[in-house]
Amino acid sequence: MKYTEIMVRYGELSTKGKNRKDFIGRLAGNVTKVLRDFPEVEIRPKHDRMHIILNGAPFADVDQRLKKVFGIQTYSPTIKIKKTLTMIEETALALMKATFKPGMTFKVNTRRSDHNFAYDTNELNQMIGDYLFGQMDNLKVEMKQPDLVLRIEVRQDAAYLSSQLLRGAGGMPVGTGGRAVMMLSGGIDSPVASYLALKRGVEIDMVHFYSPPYTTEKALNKAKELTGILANYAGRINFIAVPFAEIQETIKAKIPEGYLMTIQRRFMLRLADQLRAKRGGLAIFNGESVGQVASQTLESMAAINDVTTTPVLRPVATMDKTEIIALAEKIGTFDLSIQPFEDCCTIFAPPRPKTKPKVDKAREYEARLDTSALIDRALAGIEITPIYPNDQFLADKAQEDAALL
Ligand SMILES: Nc1ncnc2c1ncn2[C@@H]1O[C@H](COP(=O)(O)OP(=O)(O)OP(=O)(O)O)[C@@H](O)[C@H]1O
Repeated sequence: MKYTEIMVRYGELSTKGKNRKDFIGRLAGNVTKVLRDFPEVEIRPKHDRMHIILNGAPFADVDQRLKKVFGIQTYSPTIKIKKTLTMIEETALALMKATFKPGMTFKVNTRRSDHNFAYDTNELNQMIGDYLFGQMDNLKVEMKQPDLVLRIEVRQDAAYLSSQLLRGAGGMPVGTGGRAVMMLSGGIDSPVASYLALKRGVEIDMVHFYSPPYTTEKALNKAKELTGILANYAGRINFIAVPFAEIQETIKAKIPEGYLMTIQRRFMLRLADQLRAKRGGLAIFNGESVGQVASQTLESMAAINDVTTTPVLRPVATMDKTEIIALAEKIGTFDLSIQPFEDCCTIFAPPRPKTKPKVDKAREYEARLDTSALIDRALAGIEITPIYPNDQFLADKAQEDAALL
C-alpha cells in the first residue's frame, strides 16, 4: 500500500495543558532526529495531532523508527486522495485488501469537516460499506468493537483514508522530563532501566566505568553498542567512558575485603554525581533491583547512597529478574547483554561481599584513601562519544581484527 502520510496522536502530553507546546515541539524534534536519513519526509506538528508527510518514503521503513519514539499514543498510516466518490471507493477497497484478514469484523467510520461535500457521513458509511460488500467476500460488520475500522475523513483540501490504528511507544517525549545521568554496565538490568528513564521523557547521558587492562576493549564496545540500541528511543545519547582501574587497585590494596564492593560502588556514585553536576543533570539512574545481589540489599544501597543527596532513581528496583529479562528482549538489548565480556565489577568482586555493610565502617575505611585526588584523575581521563541509533562498535572491531590477520 502506498501511504502518503502518517497521522500521529499524542500520548500523555495532551493532558499537560500549558506544557503542551514544549511537548509537541520536543516530539517533533525527536521524530525529525530518528527520521534524519529520510530527507524527503516532512513533519507538521499541530495542536491535536502531528502529520508526517511521507513524500515517497516507504511507510514500513519509517514505521520501524516511529514505533520507538516516546510521546506517541497511536498512529495511522493514511492515504490522501481527491474528494471524489470513485477515488474514495477504490482507495477503501485497496486498503481493505491490504489490511483485512479473514474472520475479522469491520465498520466504516466517516468524519466530515467539509460540509459542502455531496454526501454526509451516514450516506458515505452506507455507500462505501455497500461497495465493499459488492467487491469482497466474507465481510462481517460490527458496530461496537470491530477488529478493523476503515476511517474516512473528508476535509477541505482532500479526503484521508486509513484502516490501521497502531499503538505507539507511549510515555513522554525524551527531553521533556529533564536531564540525568544513567549508570550503564554491560549487563541486563541497566539497559532496561535506561529504556524506562527515557520512556518518562528524561534525557540521559550514559556513564560507564571500565578498567583497562583488566577489562578488554570489547567490554567497553559492548556498553557502547547497547547505547546504540537504546539511542533508537532517544535519537542520540552521549556515552561517557570513565577509567576506573586506578581506583579499584587502590581500594583492593587498602580496604578490607568485605568492603571492597561497597567502597567501589561509593566511588562510582561519586563520579556519576560529579559528571551529572557538570552536565546540568538533576538525578542519577541505575539498574539496581532490590535483593538481587549483595550490593543491592537495602543495607547496601543505603551504605552506597551515603555519598550523595542527589536523587538516585532505580526504575527496575521492584521488578523480578524474569520481568526485567522480558523487557530486555522486547527492547532488543537482551542478546547483547548476555554476551560474556567481563565487567570491571566482576573482576574486582570479592568472593564474600558484605550483604549488610555499615555506613560508619564504609566512611572509616574510605578515610584511608585520597578520595578527591582519585576522583579528579578518573574525571581527567573520561572520553565522551555521541552515539546514534544502531551504531555498531563490536562489528567494526571484528572487521578490524579480521583485516589485521
Ligand atoms: N561498569 C559499570 N559502569 C556503570 N555502571 C555500572 C557498572 N557496573 C555496575 N553499574 C551500575 O550498578 C548497577 C548494579 O550493578 P551490578 O553489577 O551489581 O548489578 P546487575 O544486576 O548485574 O546490573 P546490570 O545487569 O545492569 O549490570 C548497574 O545496574 C549499573 O547501574
